[in-house]
Amino acid sequence: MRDLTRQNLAAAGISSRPAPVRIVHLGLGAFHRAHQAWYTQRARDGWGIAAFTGRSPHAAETLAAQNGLYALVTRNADDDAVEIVTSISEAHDGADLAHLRELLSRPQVGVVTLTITEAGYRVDGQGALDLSDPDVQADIRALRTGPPSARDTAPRTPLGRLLSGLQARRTADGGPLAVVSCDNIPANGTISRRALTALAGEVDAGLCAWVSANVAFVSTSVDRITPAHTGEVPVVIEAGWHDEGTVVTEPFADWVLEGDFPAGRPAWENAGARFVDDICPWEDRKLWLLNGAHTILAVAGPARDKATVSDAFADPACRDLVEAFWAEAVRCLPDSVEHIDYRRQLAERFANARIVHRLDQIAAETTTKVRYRIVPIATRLRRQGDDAAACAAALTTWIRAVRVGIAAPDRESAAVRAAVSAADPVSALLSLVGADIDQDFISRVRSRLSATD
Ligand SMILES: NC(=O)c1ccc[n+]([C@@H]2O[C@H](COP(=O)([O-])OP(=O)(O)OC[C@H]3O[C@@H](n4cnc5c(N)ncnc54)[C@H](O)[C@@H]3O)[C@@H](O)[C@H]2O)c1
Ligand SMILES: O=P(O)(O)OC[C@@H](O)[C@@H](O)[C@H](O)[C@H](O)CO
Repeated sequence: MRDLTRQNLAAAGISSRPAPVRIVHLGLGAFHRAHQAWYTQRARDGWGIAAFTGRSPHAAETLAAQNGLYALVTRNADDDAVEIVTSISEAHDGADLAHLRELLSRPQVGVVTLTITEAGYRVDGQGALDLSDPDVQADIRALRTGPPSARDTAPRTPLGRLLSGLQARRTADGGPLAVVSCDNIPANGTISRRALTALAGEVDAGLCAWVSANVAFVSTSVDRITPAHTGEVPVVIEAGWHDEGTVVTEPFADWVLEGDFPAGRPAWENAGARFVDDICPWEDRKLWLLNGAHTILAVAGPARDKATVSDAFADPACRDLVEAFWAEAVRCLPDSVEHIDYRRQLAERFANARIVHRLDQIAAETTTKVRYRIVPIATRLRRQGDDAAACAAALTTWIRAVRVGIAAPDRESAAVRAAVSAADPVSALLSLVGADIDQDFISRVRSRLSATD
């Protein structure tokens, strides 16, 4: 078996020269490797990626030892296909700020992509930079003192590190670039712009003006189910490769982008990406139908002893909740957005038992997810005079799961605990996730809970 290196790849007759770095990526997780790196590889127009980890150097060390290479296993319901992805030219520890600054100073680097998780943006419930966050405060102090001289005084949040790189680009006159958020948050480009310009404003007015004039923020809807995965995959071994960085993903992939790229971009459309003038309907379709359904399965599944998406989706009670929610959610989408095929594909994707997607992975930060993925459907339908019964059923299931205790990290757990102990827990919990929820809807949820308790 051969180690996965560019030298061994060339010996196997596969083009292996690393493309020059023109993209910097923050958050070298499984999803980046299954999505943006795969699209960049398929664009085939010479854009190389320098990818930085977030919290630990582990993925960078693994990939650097393999010259950025890894195997991507595309797993459908019957079999696996393996391909070697070569578009990551360099992999680095996110703490290597000197290298990040050097890369971002280069005019030929024109795109920064982000998969830093929702928590990585350090924004509050209104989507504004959380200035009370101690890490944000520490980054502001570090950024105000100029170029970092030591690792322990350097910025640590992803946006703090990015801003340090942009300070260097401004000094080097590196020109404009695009920041492309690829995280599952509504209006991810707007959130990035607000948070980064607010951070820059805390550091220096000149830097803030430079960011506003030179950084284009692109909003995207990203879609490819890629669960966390560890261990060897037989199909990679059969292909003759020893790989420590294999990522397993599904066949489906989608990427919709809105925004400008002032320093150019790869021809991602060659790989199927779509560039649109208005991302909102596409983002709503994906966040509501896919991620909303995942959140419903994550709260409904455990009570029925289901541990994965496919197990829960095979359970008629869980599936009914999801199907009913889909039927309500699509009524809130504009006619211009296709949803019949998307739902049919979603049902197939969720049923793919060879993709082992654990519900406890999806359950993290459930409170925020319920707020953005389920409540907006309920409030829109209620305004139209609809009873929003499926949303009420989903929220009832969430409340039941919260009372038992969801075993996953949640930044809002203290507020959830306080609401559970309130005199009227149903009203308190629903108010926590939706300020606009009406009293009649709250009563309906209350009745559902008492009917099933
Ligand atoms: N996995 C998927 O199926 C999928 C699909 C669509 C979108 N996404 C988006 O991509 C994100 C990353 O998913 P993943 O599967 O690659 O996760 P992952 O855990 O494999 O990797 C996440 C990366 O972000 C970094 N990171 C995580 N939290 C951070 C924080 N608070 N601050 C700084 N860096 C942080 C990690 O160090 C790691 O490099 C998700 O949160 C989601 O928004 C994932
Ligand atoms: O933590 P979340 O809920 O934002 O994401 C967990 C999964 O639902 C998500 O990663 C999906 O697999 C992905 O969004 C598919 O495109």
